[in-house]
Amino acid sequence: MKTNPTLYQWAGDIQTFEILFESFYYQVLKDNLLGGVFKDMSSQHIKHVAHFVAQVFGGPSLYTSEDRGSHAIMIGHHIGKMLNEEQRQRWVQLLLLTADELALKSDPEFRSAFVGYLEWGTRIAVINSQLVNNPMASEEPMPTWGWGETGGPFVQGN
Ligand code: HEM
Repeated sequence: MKTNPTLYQWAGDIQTFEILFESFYYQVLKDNLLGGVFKDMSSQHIKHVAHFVAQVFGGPSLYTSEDRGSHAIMIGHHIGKMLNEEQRQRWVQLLLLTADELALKSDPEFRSAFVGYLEWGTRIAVINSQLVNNPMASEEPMPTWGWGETGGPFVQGN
């Protein structure tokens, strides 16, 4: 029987994710729509986002162990930020451009799963950024993302 690698394994290793997000945020800081949003980001931000996405894609649990994060903590970083659709689209667009520049795996299946996750994750970030309080319980597990379908419509708190 065929056993698929995780998205993380297929993409490479932790350096693949760290380099992707380092290059991405280098572009973000120069961007007219996003530069201001991220100008005060913490010194750990880039590493944390890389670790978060790597873990969601089936990689090592660095975000929840080494970085002491959780899904609720990640959500909490977006609460009240009042992000908008234009910023969200630019975020996705710049990340996909960076992925191409760095020759991230570009097979249709991987990119479909990758784009699917970015569409899901960024839309959740924008929705949560309009809230005053974090809707997610601290014990909620990290999301996971694989090669397949989303599994149902949006429910607040997922
Ligand atoms: C898949 C989509 C996304 C993921 C996985 C993600 C992940 C994260 C994580 C893990 C943090 C916490 C970083 C830390 O611990 O320092 C964070 C913070 C933040 N994110 Fe996101 N994010 C996403 C989408 C977005 C989008 C689309 C925007 C804006 C357009 C955004 C804006 C921010 C901001 C402003 C912070 C706080 C930065 C700081 O003050 O350090 N995020 N994000």
